[in-house]
Amino acid sequence: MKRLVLASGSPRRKELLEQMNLHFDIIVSGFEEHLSLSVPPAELVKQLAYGKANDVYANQSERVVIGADTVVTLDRNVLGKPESREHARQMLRALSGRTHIVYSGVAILSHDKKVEFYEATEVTFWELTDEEIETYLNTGESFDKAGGYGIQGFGAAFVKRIHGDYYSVVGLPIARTLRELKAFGIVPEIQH
Ligand SMILES: Cc1cn([C@H]2C[C@H](O)[C@@H](COP(=O)(O)OP(=O)(O)OP(=O)(O)O)O2)c(=O)[nH]c1=O
Repeated sequence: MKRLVLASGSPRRKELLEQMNLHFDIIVSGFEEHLSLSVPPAELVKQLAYGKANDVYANQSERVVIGADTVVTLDRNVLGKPESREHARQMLRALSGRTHIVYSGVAILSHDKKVEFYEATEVTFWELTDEEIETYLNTGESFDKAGGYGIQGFGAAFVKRIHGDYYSVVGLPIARTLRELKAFGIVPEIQH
């Protein structure tokens, strides 16, 4: 079986692949992400996922390389990771009481194949008080996460409803990823 490389520094993506008993190495890409507004979010996350995977693939062309990217959209705005506490505060205020969409794009590359896909998940937040937002900001959880929250952490307290793949919100739509990896000859080792 070919070796798999995860082109991501995200601890969540690592944990999800480990949860499925996949063996892989991690090489974090040096690809610079720019959140372009002229590209629809579904295309944007695929392009960024491809950029990350391709950057690592350049040195690892005998491997199967996987890259991913996650953004949040609210109305026509694309939210990446907050750059400051104030930026995170603004994001959470904007998300309060509303439904947003989390897009996760995935790109998988090998010497003879390239697959790109995305998943879109609707997340509805309860109304958040200023106090709740400040308490949340104090946890420090906002800062490395698109939209400024983590559904898998304290951010779970904000979520009223979700429609779509939970794991895609966390950063990697794992079920679809496993299905696509099969075509690359990558399958989890199931222990008996
Ligand atoms: C909305 C949401 C996002 N996130 C995370 C997933 C992604 O890791 C992050 C978005 O940033 P990304 O740029 O997609 O990924 P990353 O910088 O963490 O890692 P890399 O570029 O090396 O692959 O936000 C959560 O963990 N929980 C959530 O609820």
